[in-house]
Amino acid sequence: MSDAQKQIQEIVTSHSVVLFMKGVPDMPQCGFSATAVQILKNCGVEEFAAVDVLRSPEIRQGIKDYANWPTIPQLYIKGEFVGGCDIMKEMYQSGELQKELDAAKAA
Ligand SMILES: N[C@@H](CCC(=O)N[C@@H](CS)C(=O)NCC(=O)O)C(=O)O
Ligand code: FES
Repeated sequence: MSDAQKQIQEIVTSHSVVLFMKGVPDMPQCGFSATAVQILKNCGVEEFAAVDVLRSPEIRQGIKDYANWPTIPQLYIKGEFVGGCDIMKEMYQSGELQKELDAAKAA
């Protein structure tokens, strides 16, 4: 495993909710990342680990390889890749995301 892959594994397994995004939650640098942050907030998640991929080309590429998913944002719950912005939207609308986040919080 490369250093970036190890670093990513460490991040996603040591925080229950992790969002890889462009920019930071208070100032997203892309609409897709802004939407992802907004959805988490709508679900009542006040605190989550956010990783700004614009600060690291290695993480920006590494996260695409990690879950074999080509874009950012990427949401991880309990170390598991959940999806990007479109999947988060669908899961939010169906209530599935809230369920997973509540389960992660309770665990
Ligand atoms: N449809 C995508 C939208 C995200 C997306 O298209 N991201 C692009 C533009 S921000 C991306 O990450 N491109 C690769 C890169 O910038 O490294 C989703 O559901 O998350
Ligand atoms: S940075 Fe251009 S679409 Fe995300």
